[in-house]
Amino acid sequence: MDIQTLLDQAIEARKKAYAPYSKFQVGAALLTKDNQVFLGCNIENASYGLTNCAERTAIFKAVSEGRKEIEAIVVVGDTEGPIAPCGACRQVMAEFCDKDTKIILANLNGSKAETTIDQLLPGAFSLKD
Ligand SMILES: O=c1ccn([C@H]2C[C@H](O)[C@@H](CO)O2)c(=O)[nH]1
Ligand SMILES: [Zn+2]
Repeated sequence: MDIQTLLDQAIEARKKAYAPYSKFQVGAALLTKDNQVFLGCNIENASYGLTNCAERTAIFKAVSEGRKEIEAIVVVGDTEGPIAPCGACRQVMAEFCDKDTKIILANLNGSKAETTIDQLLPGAFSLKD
């Protein structure tokens, strides 16, 4: 599974976004270490703070199916440059991404940046150490 295939799937998943308030659609595609793909979109709520971002949707879907090991996750939105995940998503990624997990941030115009959780959230909160 290459990154472009995952990006294409994230772009498709983005179309399912439920974003009547912000009108800002985001898609995500997650590849587990055992080669399963889970897709996500943002899901908003009239009580705005209850919104779930696309990347968290994909992560929660994977974890709830017993797949906690993430090989790669792609996030895409209609941003100027590569999309920047919010702080809540960075903290959730920190829970399930290891230092080698590929995090690919993209937009609809071909901008792409590959990063890691250590770069996105240095000094992430953890109970483990
Ligand atoms: O990385 C991001 C950034 C934002 N959003 C969503 C949350 C909200 O529905 C909308 C506007 O912030 O975009 C995501 O899903 N992922
Ligand atoms: Zn978020």
